[in-house]
Amino acid sequence: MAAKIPATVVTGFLGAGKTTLIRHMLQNAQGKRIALIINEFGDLGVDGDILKGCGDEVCSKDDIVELSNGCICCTVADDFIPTMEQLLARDPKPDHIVIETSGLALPQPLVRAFNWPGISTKVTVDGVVTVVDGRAVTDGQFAHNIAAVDAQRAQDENLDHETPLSELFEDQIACADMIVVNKADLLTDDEVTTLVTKLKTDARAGVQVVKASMGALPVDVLLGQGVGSESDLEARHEIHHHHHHHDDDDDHHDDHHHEHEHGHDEFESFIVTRGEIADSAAFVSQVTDTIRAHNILRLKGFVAVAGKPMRQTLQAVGPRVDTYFDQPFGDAPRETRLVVIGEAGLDQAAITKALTA
Ligand SMILES: Nc1nc2c(ncn2[C@@H]2O[C@H](COP(=O)(O)OP(=O)(O)OP(=O)(O)O)[C@@H](O)[C@H]2O)c(=O)[nH]1
Repeated sequence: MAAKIPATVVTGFLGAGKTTLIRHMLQNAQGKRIALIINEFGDLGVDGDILKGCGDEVCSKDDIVELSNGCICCTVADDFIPTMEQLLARDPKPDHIVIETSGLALPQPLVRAFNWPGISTKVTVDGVVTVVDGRAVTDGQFAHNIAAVDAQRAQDENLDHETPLSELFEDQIACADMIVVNKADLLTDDEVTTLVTKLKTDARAGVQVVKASMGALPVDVLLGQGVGSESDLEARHEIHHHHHHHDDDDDHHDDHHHEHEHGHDEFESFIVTRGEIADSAAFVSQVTDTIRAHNILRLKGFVAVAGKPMRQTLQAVGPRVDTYFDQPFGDAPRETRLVVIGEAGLDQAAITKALTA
């Protein structure tokens, strides 16, 4: 029997640097045939476009599959399994499969899918790599809000103690075989040391914690861990429990219940479009001001700048905005399209107005 194909799961919160890390990996793959499955929260398909637009042979369109019908951990049976089956039927077979989950995905349900009949005999999880935004974590973005929780507890002993952000973060850490403290360039040496020590305590025993800037790690460090993560799922505890009620009386509640337990309904995304931007620098400060004025976690997309044949990629994570020109528009319409992601309750009308003013 042929050896199982290794699959690496890359997870981590919105904007942690998953796409950047994968891009570096593909550019340094040294002839390894890597097939990539990408899942995103928000409809725009920015990550796939960024990778396909990178212009390198290694980021060949044929090897990138986008799953955009919802979050990968909710659509495992409908989307992920058939996609895997297609990849596994290819000739030649990929040497390695890399799966980028959306920033809001729980890795556990995805890893569990590798135990499915038909999949489990052909492919194994080489390792789960959790990418962490070192700056955001150090700034306390994922910390439990202790003051707020204490205030609530004074009123109701049974209230949930976790925020959606902290729960997601803990699930992604608990499932990791390797943790990448990314954005080390935005941290002091002391901050890196403190965070690495803390994450080693939070993670399962023996999990490697490495630091990186722009996800630049040797391919051999990321791939070839050989863990077989699907066979020790019990050790990777989940805070977001997926209760499946088999009780008939409960069946009609299941969909809603699942959504709620899952936590995606605590986040939302929408798209803002506008025409060309006259002044790129002025638009960046407009975006920065909008992010500051609203509770926006992530904003990304493409900008049409007047007089420039290239489209400009715009990426914002929290308060930081990056832009660069990536490729000519070609036949694509010269318009600006941005996806905005935040916790549920975003003032979509006000944000759209601020970004299109
Ligand atoms: N300063 C700095 N910026 C980084 C680093 N890694 C990534 N970034 C920037 O952070 C932004 C988000 O990076 P991505 O790689 O798109 O993050 P992601 O995790 O794929 O994002 P989602 O798919 O939206 O969850 C981009 O503007 C990157 O250029 C890093 O190590 N240092």
